[in-house]
Amino acid sequence: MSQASTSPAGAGQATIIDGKAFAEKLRGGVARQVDALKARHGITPGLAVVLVGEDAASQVYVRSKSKKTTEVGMQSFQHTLPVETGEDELLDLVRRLNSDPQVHGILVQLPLPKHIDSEKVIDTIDPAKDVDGFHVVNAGRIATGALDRAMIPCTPRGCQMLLQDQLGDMSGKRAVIVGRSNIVGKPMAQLLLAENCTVTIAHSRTRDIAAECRDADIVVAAVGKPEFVRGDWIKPGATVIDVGINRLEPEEPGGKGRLVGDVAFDEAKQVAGAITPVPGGVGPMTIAVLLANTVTAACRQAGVEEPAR
Ligand SMILES: NC(=O)C1=CN([C@@H]2O[C@H](COP(=O)(O)OP(=O)(O)OC[C@H]3O[C@@H](n4cnc5c(N)ncnc54)[C@H](OP(=O)(O)O)[C@@H]3O)[C@@H](O)[C@H]2O)C=CC1
Ligand SMILES: Nc1nc(=O)c2c([nH]1)NC[C@@H]1CN(c3ccc(C(=O)N[C@@H](CCC(=O)O)C(=O)O)cc3)C=[N+]21
Repeated sequence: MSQASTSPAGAGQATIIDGKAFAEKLRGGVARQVDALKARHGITPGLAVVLVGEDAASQVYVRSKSKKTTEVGMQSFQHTLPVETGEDELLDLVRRLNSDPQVHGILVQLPLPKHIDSEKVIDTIDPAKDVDGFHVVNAGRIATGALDRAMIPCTPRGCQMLLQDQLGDMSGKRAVIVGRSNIVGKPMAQLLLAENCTVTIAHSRTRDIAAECRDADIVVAAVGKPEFVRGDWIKPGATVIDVGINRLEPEEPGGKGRLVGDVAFDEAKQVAGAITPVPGGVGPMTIAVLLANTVTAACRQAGVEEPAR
């Protein structure tokens, strides 16, 4: 249990959950599964990542994904298209990737430029290759509890793994998720429901988010607002998972282009039982789960037994 965490430094100091170390272990396991697939079945899992435009942050993520993909022995196919690419052209590329036998997983980096309907793009991805788990078929499977046949969204799955490692059985615990996006908040709620938590989803119309959080044994912050969740919203001993990735402008106070989460970390760590840092928390887990999903997708497409998750 909790090998990937440092011990509490004393009263009032939370365990800092080491997502980076956990993700490294996970990628090690994926690398062994890739070796076995190659040796036993002659299959090399392949992941295609599609980026439209030149958003600096997206370029960094895409580069990091492609590096980690090859590190575990998988094939990486990167498609970078100019920002003015038309929707039809992108849909054509997705269809080609759908029918390419070397490609087992497809990720279209979001957000897409405004002139492209991202729902249409996601709907066009073969659900079997949808390693992001964003397609309605996969969302539907998760919502109906058919988790073993779904592709599970990487970030929520990474959060679930960190929580399982930290807490073990979560039955009956109160979980508050701040944020209701299709890519983080909603699937996170489904996974915590599957863990038998009592789940509350808070959002921009919630009346008193602080009060909702104060009742929670588990708080997952996925808001997209730097240090939105304050320390005095956290119940003493609660587990706090910070999904937020916000790069402060160099000219902001405490700025220097620093990366901060959606939780005021220095405040919350005085109260929480355990907390994920940013960077080094949920972010690296997202990429590790993406690689694991690609192996799962490759196994299903080849009709060979998939690794237990
Ligand atoms: N670590 C990782 O791997 C990943 C990190 N992220 C990060 O996670 C964060 C969330 O991402 P994502 O879910 O895509 O974001 P979205 O912008 O899609 O969703 C944000 C959610 O937060 C809610 N919200 C916004 N402002 C408030 C407010 N003032 N009070 C209460 N709720 C509010 C919104 O409510 P409403 O629906 O009412 O508008 C919405 O549901 C971002 O920082 C993103 O960068 C995202 C993906 C992966
Ligand atoms: N189709 C699609 N799928 C995604 O999964 C997806 C996406 N689009 N669009 C953008 C968001 C964001 N996201 C992150 C992944 C890794 C880190 C990560 O590794 N972060 C490091 C720090 C990286 C840094 O220094 O910038 C960390 O938190 O330690 C962060 C964010 C995936 N997303």
